[in-house]
Amino acid sequence: MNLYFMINPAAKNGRSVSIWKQLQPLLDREGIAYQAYWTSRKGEGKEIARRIGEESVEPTVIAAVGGDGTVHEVVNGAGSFPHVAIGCIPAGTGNDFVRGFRLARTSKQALQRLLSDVRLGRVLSFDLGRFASSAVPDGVFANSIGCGFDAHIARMANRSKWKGRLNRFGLGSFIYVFYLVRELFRYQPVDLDICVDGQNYSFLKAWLATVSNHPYYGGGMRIAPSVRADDGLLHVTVVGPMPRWKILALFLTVFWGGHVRMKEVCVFTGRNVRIRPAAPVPIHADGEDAGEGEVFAWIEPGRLRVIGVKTR
Ligand SMILES: Nc1ncnc2c1ncn2[C@@H]1O[C@H](COP(=O)(O)OP(=O)(O)OP(=O)(O)O)[C@@H](O)[C@H]1O
Repeated sequence: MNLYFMINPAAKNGRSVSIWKQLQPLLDREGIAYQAYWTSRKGEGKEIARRIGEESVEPTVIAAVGGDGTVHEVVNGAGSFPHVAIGCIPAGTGNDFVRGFRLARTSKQALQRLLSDVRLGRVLSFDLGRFASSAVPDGVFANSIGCGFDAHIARMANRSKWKGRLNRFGLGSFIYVFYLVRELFRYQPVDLDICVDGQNYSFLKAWLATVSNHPYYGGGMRIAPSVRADDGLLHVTVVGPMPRWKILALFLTVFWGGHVRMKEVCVFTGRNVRIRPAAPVPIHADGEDAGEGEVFAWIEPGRLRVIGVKTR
């Protein structure tokens, strides 16, 4: 197998670089043949991954060294090529791909498992999410897409100049808490029409809707506790009209999946989903900004090939 690493030097506020520097000697000591690419800007990881997928004909592994944004780029570039398997060395702030696909949680273990699977040629098949929005006509997601309050907070935090500053002190997550509390009193929930496999559902003043391929998002929140990345289904979690104070309770219970018992939370399963908001609301795909407005999502069962998965 050809082995490539896609290193995002901006992930985890640059700590990804030191993580990679710890791993590199292990690779060299074992005489492993590999090629490492360093991204120089957002979007380049997708371009490089696509080029690798197009140019290689043999079984190929592309491992993201970063967080979910880096995995999102690699999967969007090369996730659909049948000869490419996607891996990840967790080196980001949010590592939901690693959680959802049962990869090792520490970088050294992840590398060891990746190399062992490369030697054995062991790759597992999972479902691949696809989506289309106004900003991204042909997108792919590994974890989840969604729209509403959560995407709004992510957008504000990512655009804030304070994120980088706080990240320097390892306090980047505080920016999300800050916007969560501030926007809780400002955000206006929006009416959503949701269609799942031809069935229509309408929500007045919904806070958010998330379409999940596996349980995790937002750095370990179990937004869709019962979905599996190989069950051929998407789970749609809708947070309907709810008092503002209760949203805070929801953000606490979501860490163990308890929110699905709230009467305002609805869960649907299906293969094709359309979300049509009455007013433009932000959309995220794997936590990355994906425009706003209407979004379509569907699943391609077994299409995503992943390497380094814990099987026991
Ligand atoms: N060289 C680069 N410079 C700046 N941004 C980059 C670069 N390469 C990739 N990116 C972008 O960096 C962002 C963050 O990457 P990633 O999610 O992997 O790390 P993270 O530490 O989990 O980040 P965050 O907490 O900001 O989501 C992604 O949007 C990705 O597209």
